[in-house]
Amino acid sequence: MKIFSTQQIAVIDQFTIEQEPISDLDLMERASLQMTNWVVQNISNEKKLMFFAGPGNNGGDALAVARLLADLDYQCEMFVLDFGKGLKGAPAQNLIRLKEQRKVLVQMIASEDDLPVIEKEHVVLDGLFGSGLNRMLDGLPATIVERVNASGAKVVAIDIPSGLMGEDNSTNDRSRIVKAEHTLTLQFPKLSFFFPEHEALLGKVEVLPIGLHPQVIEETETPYCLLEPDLLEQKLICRSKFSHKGTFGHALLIAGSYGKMGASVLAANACLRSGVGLLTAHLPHSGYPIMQTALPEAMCSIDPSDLMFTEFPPLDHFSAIGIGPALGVKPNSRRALKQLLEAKPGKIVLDADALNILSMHPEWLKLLPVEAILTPHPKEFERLVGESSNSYTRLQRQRDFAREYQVYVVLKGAHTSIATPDGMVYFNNTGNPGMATAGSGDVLTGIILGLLAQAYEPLDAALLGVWIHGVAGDLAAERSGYHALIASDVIQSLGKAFLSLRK
Ligand SMILES: NC(=O)C1=CN([C@@H]2O[C@H](COP(=O)(O)OP(=O)(O)OC[C@H]3O[C@@H](n4cnc5c(N)ncnc54)[C@H](OP(=O)(O)O)[C@@H]3O)[C@@H](O)[C@H]2O)[C@@H](O)CC1
Ligand SMILES: [K+]
Repeated sequence: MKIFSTQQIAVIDQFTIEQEPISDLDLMERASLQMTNWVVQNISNEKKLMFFAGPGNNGGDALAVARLLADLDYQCEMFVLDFGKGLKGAPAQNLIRLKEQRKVLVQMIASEDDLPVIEKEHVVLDGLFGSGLNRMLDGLPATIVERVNASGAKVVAIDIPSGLMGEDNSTNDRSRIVKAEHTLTLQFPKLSFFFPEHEALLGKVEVLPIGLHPQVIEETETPYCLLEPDLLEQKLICRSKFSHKGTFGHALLIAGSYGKMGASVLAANACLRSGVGLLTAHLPHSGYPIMQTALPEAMCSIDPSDLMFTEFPPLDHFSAIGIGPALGVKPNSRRALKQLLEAKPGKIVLDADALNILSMHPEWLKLLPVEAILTPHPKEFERLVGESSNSYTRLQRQRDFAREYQVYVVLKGAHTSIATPDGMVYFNNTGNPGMATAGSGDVLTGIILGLLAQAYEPLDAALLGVWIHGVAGDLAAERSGYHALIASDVIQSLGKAFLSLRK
C-alpha cells in the first residue's frame, strides 16, 4: 500500500471528486458512513458522544458522523470551533443538516469559557483538524486539546489525532496533540503513524477505505510504501520438482565469539529454515562442538582463533555471506572484516558487530558492495550516522545513507523500515513486542542470508525476510504470548510463516 503525503492526499481527493465524479459533500458522507459503522460496531449507544469539529473538512466529517449516529439513537453533543469566520463548503452544509435534524445539541466554541466539562465516561470524537493541519496548534485549539487529554475520556480521532502532522513533527509539541485510543484514518495511513513516538497518540489505527479513485492512486508516485502479503506472495520463488540442494545456494555465516556462540546457532538455524541449500558457519575454534551438536545440518569452517573471528575462508563456493552477530569488535576481527570487504564479497548482509566495526571505521563504508544489506537496530544506526532527535529525521538519514552507499538499510523496530539504494522506503507491520528479545535480530540476519543465498535479489530478500520474520514472531506469540517468547520460538514458526504465503 502506498503511503502518501497529506498534500498528495488532497490532490487524490480532488481528482476523485472531479473524475468519479462525486460531490465533495457526497465523498464526505461516504467517509462518514464508514466511520459511523466503525462506531456502531465498537462503541455502545449508552455512551454519551462529544464531538469537536474544526473549521475544515475534518470538522465536516465530525458533523456528518454526529448526524448519522444520532439517527441510530446515539446521544451526541456537538462543539464547533468558532474562529469568527464561519464554516464553508461541505462542512457548512453538514452544519445546516445537523441543525435541521434537531437531534443534536450544537454549541459554538469561541473562547475557553464555552468549553464543556468532559467526563471520564464520555467518548470524544475528535474532528478538530485532519490532514489540512499546517502548523502547530496554539490558542483555543491547543486549550481544547489539553482539556480533552486531561479528561480521561476515550478519544476516537477522525483521520488523524488533531495536532499531529502527517509527516514531519520534529518541531511539534506533543502536549498540543490529541491522545487518541483509536484513530480512524481514511484510506491511507499517514507517514507519521509509523514512528514509535506517536504510538501513544494514535492508539489503535483503523484504515477505512473510502473509495478514492484507483487511477490517481496508481499514478501518484511516493517513496513510501507499506508491505502487504500480495506483494510478497509474488516475490516468493516456487520450487520446481527437479530442484536439488545445489539449486538453493550455499550461505556463509560469520558469527559468534567465545561466550556468545548462541547468536551463530540461532542465525544458522534461521538460515536453514529459510530454504537455503547449504550452510557453512565460520566459527572460532571453541564454537565448533557447539554448532555441530546444536545443528547437524550446518557445515563448519574453523577460524585459527579459539575465541573470535580473525580470518575468512576462500569465498568462491558461497552464493551469499552474512556477518556480524556476536562477532565482537576486537582489532583482529576488525581487520578481518576490512579484508573481507576488500575481497569484494558480492551478496552480503551485515548486522550487529559488523555494523559497530563500520561505525568505528567510517572510512571503510565505501568498501561496502553495491546492494549490501545492513540490518541495524536504532542504536547501531545512530552509531553509524549520529543521533537523531526524532524518527522523521532518522528516516531521512536512513534514506540518505542508503542512497549514498547504494545499499539497503533495514532499520529494525516496531515498524521496521527498509530503505533502498533508489530512495524508496518500505514499512513492515508484521511482528510484535514479544520479539524485542535476545537473538531476535540474529534470526532476521539468518533469514535474509538464507534468501540471499538462493536466487532472491537483495531487495526481495530484505522485504521478504523482514516480513516473514514478523509473521513467524506473530505465530510464535499465539503460542507463548509476548512475555515468554524467545528467538528459537520464532525459528520454529518459520515453516508456517512461509506457508502463509501459499506456495
Ligand atoms: N482524504 C480524503 O479524500 C477525504 C478527507 N476528508 C477529511 O478532510 C480532512 C482534511 O480536510 P481539510 O483539508 O479541510 O483540513 P482540516 O485538517 O480539516 O483543516 C484545515 C483548516 O484548518 C486550518 N488550520 C490548519 N492548521 C491550523 C492550526 N494549527 N490552527 C488553526 N487552524 C488551522 C486551515 O486554515 P488556515 O488557517 O490554514 O487558513 C483550514 O481551514 C481529512 O483529514 C478528512 O478528515 C473527508 O471529508 C472526505 C475525503
Ligand atoms: K482529527
